Amino acid sequence: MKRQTVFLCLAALLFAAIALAPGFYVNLLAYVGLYSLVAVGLVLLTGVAGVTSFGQAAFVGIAAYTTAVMTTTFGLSPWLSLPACLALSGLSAWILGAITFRLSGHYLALGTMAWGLGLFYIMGDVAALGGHTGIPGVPRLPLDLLYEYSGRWYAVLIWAVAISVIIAIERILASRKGRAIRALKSGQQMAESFGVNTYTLKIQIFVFTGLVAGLAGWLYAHYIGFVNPTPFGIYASIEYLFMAVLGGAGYVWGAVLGAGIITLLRHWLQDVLPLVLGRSGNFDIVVLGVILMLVLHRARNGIAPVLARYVRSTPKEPPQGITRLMPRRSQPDPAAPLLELSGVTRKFGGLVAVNQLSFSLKNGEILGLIGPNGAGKSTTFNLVTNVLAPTSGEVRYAGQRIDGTGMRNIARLGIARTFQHVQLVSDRSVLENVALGAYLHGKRGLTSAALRLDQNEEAGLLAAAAAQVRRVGLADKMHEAAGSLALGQQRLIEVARALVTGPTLLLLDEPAAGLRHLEKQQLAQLLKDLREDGVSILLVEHDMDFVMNLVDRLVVMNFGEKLASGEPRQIRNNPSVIEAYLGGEAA
Ligand SMILES: Nc1ncnc2c1ncn2[C@@H]1O[C@H](COP(=O)(O)OP(=O)(O)OP(=O)(O)O)[C@@H](O)[C@H]1O
Repeated sequence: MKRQTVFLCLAALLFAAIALAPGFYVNLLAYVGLYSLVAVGLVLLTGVAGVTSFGQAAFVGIAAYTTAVMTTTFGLSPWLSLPACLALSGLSAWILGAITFRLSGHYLALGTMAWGLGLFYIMGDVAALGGHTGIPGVPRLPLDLLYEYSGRWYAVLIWAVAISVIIAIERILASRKGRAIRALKSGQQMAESFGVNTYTLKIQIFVFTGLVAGLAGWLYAHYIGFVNPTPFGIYASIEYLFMAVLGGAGYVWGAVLGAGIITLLRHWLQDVLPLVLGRSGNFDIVVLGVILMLVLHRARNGIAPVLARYVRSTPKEPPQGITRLMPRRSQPDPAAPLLELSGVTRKFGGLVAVNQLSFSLKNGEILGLIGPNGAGKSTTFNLVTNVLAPTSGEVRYAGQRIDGTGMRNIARLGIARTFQHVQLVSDRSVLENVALGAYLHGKRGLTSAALRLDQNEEAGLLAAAAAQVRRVGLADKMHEAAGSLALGQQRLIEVARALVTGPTLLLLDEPAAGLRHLEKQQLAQLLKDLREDGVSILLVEHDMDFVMNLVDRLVVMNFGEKLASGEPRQIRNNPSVIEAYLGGEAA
């Protein structure tokens, strides 16, 4: 079935159920809508961007308490308290994000956990907030203006908000920013090298999900009519994560699925378990945990991807005709070297990986960097791409010193790279992966994407990406998941992604590894064509046939030092190179 048809049928069913079902079920549906709202934020944050948050319920609590205090203590209208709720939840997410995103790995998750716990105890211990009893008498939203009051209107409102947020998140994920968000999980280094400020982007999405949770908190307080700390504690945060993971942490609609299954199952278990076990207790939590483990054992990515197989979504063909995103960069002085390393040394503790290395790359040439394993090639590559800073020495690009200026700066200057270990978002299409390379050519942000104001820009970025996909010979794979392609083809995706940046200098780390003979020939031809187009290329490569027939000059490294440099013919006959590296291959 087509995606839109499925969506419209389910939405019609949902609103019909809200209109006609008995009050108890409408109430359950309202809860599912509220939980979906928080869980979908976690899908974006944890499932897609890979940032685990155990503090999401705390944002719900901040908004719920804010509106409770403003409407009960100060007698303000709930509509007036809404901006304050959003401001407070957004601001706290920003502060927490600014602190915790400097951390990495489990420290980040622990940071959000500490935040969730801290806020829970503050809510419970501050007398003005009603302690553990909470604040009663929170007014209902004045929805009776529309129709004689009924909980059904609340359920409609909650679902209208939830569906709007879900659609907004879907749009964001299909945009330039969305591609950058997806890249966060696969490799921050990769995202940075295409100009993405990963720190700021993580804060942006954390604030966005904090706002969404705040919206849920405001709706919750006025739906229930009172607030107390229990629904905003760490357990609730874990349950939201459960929902996102069970539904399918990378799937936006999975949040609804997860929220629905867990809410309904928990209610059913709370009714049934005391009868079966003959005693009451929190056994539903134990059973839910076991169910989650069993489901994830069978379907690691949650339930949504299993169901998605039955839903057909036809990818939109990118427009044709646009192949270049911006006028060609001003060409650097052709007489001066484009890239120059002078006396570069990089030490790792006591180990000198690169020692006093000097070489230059001329404009419009293909320069190969070769040497035995451990010679220091990758370290040199990382020094040029600013992944590493030199211990001493200088790296200059077009006369400008670039070492230590950060990976994003490299992208801005027109240097693009591929990776030794392919770094792609494997479950996204070839086209989407390549389009990440166009990140710096767009300007539109999260709000534009959510409101679909970015469509012109998007068409340009996707068309340019599609042109590069065709250029590297992957036109027939345009809409296939990048991870489903052979390694050689994945390397070509990386080349296309680098090309869409419109580079002046292309840095390729073992581009021929994993390619079959014919593919290597095609790649060599492509690189020669690029050279004709004025693109300079530095490549690290082990495949000597490939290198010798392609490059203009070679730099040979051994034990971190430059052993020799010159044209392929000279290098082939250089006795020290033959001894150290080429061996039989020179013959
Ligand atoms: N992050 C690091 N920490 C410590 N030592 C490192 C690090 N990166 C590289 N080295 C060491 O520096 C030396 C040069 O490694 P490098 O990866 O640059 O060599 P290479 O020529 O690229 O080798 P290969 O062809 O096997 O990729 C090696 O001895 C390696 O163990």
